[in-house]
Amino acid sequence: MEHPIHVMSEIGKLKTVMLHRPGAEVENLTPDLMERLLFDDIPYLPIAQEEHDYFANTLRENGTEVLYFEKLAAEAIDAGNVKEQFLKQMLDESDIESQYIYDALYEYLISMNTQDMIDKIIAGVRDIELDLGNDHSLYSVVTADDRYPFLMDPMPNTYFTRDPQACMGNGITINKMTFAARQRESLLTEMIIKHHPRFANKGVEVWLNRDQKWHIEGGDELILNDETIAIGISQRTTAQAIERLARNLFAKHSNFKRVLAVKIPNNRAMMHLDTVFTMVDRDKFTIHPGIQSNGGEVDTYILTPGENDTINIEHRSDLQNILKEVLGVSELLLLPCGGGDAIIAPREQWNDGSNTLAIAPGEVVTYNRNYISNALLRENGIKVHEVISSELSRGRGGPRCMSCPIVREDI
Ligand SMILES: NC(=O)NCCC[C@H](N)C(=O)O
Repeated sequence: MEHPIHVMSEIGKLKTVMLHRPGAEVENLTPDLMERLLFDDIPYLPIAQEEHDYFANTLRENGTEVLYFEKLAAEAIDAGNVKEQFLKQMLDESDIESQYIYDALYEYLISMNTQDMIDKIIAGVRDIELDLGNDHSLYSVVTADDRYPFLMDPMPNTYFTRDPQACMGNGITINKMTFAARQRESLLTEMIIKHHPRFANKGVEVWLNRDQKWHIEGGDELILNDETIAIGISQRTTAQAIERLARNLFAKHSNFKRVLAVKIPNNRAMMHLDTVFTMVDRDKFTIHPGIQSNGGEVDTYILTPGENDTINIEHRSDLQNILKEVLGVSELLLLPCGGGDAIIAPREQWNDGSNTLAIAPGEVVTYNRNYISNALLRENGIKVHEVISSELSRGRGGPRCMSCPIVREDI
């Protein structure tokens, strides 16, 4: 049987990918909201959309089928006939101020066709869209002159489709995300997996679901090969979630035999493992020197199945040797972001110079602005497709963050 999800590596030829073209949600960012909504600046939407179309076309021109997250979600909800149930769950998770507003939002959104409803939920709902007056609650009367502008927050990070889920093997993790600003995104993933005809009842294993307790995000989940996953212990992913996932992968007899938990600094610039470390070829990775000690070490914990459902944990820090062993190669290159220069490396890493999307072994998509890192990749034999990046990069994510591979060819 052909599996609807098939990802056995980071670098196999990319056959199908899921993206989201940034939309009205990005124009609902204001300086007051940026920090909470995890942006550092406000992208200029028309240019961000042009850049995103350029990215999507680059993938298509190289033989990748491009699916859109919001479209799959709407199709899934219609196919499963779960519009009412979905909307209630979405409102339950949206921190709505009162039952009165909850009911008004329900009426407003349910009256739309499903695609418009999904697009509107992602865009956010402003108070001025619903004619509610001020006298429906004490809170509303008291805050009438200084009102929070949204009844339902926008979801401007939706174009980083890497994070709410991660396809691994023939299955997926549907992620419990870290910050409230992003947690609702994976509810759309859950709808897609449960109800979309492309995925529902097609043997897709859910390795980890969003109802579990511990945070994990797709930017931390790397598929090194058909036996090895690497996961960042990071600002967004906890050691507990990694152990839970490893136990599930081992217990469900997946093809994966080991999980490398790679500890990276806990800060915004390096929020996920893929902001500092990505695979570009069978024996080549990008790395931000900021995650290595002076001796090039990185704390890594190797999880393997033990006797009687236990788990073995081995602590090492010679990342380069570990990678050689698990990938079965005698030489392995770690290519430093910005060439390792004290100024260029952090500058290019900030704009995702290490965040490459491999579309085939030795072939990647990167942001054009990281020209020193791109030159280094080329010098080391990597084919680099540069995409335009002035506005998209303001959300702090690069080509890997903006893409969720669904199917890759085996290598
Ligand atoms: N995998 C990634 O590193 N994704 C980038 C996510 C950026 C987004 N503004 C966030 O803070 O979650």
